[in-house]
Amino acid sequence: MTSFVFVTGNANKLKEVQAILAAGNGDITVTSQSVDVPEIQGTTQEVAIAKVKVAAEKLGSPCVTEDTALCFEALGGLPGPYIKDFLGNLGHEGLNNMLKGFNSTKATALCTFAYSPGPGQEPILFEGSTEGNIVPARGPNAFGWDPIFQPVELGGNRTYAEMAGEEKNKISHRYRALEKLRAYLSEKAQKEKKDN
Ligand SMILES: O=P(O)(O)OP(=O)(O)OP(=O)(O)OC[C@H]1O[C@@H](n2cnc3c(O)ncnc32)[C@H](O)[C@@H]1O
Ligand SMILES: [Mg+2]
Repeated sequence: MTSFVFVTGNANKLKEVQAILAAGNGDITVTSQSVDVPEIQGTTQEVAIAKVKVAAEKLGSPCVTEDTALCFEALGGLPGPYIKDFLGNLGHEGLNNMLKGFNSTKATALCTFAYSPGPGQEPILFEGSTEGNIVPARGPNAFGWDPIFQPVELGGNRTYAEMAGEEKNKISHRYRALEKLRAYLSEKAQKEKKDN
């Protein structure tokens, strides 16, 4: 069995990652570390690479970080990786208001897992995305922007917040990115077993 260290300060991310892995074939497990890692400005890839590099230096070992971006079509992909600050300062209503006067409410939820094989080594990225629309908040306010993101899948009429956890985890940006990381880690473990 393979295990990876997930460096995150976000309990909801960790919960979803654990649930997604538990619903799989059980070949990968996760432990977590809450390390404060500064996030630079740049593309989602640049932000993810810089973050995992610092996390690996701080831990002195291989690790995984994850960045979630919410990209509004009308705004050329912004707030993107800066969604945390936008959400914190504007709230759900403010994010909806930002789109007033534009003719698209389309948005992409983008998840980027970054794996560092260790300090000083080049990280590898795994991306997953889910298409949807920004809508006035509906459903429990338990995780970030879940109440205002309505995926086009699973009927296209419910927000992430209105879905059961298992439903969100079948179509989510996080699920799709984590599947790629899972496949990579399990292939790597197989190869190492063969080489030994
Ligand atoms: O320690 P890290 O892993 O960086 O955790 P964070 O909370 O700082 O997370 P990000 O830097 O990736 O910022 C993403 C923002 O989007 C929110 N978010 C992430 N995944 C989400 C999801 O699946 N549904 C709703 N909101 C989400 C999260 O709460 C943040 O406000
Ligand atoms: Mg963060």
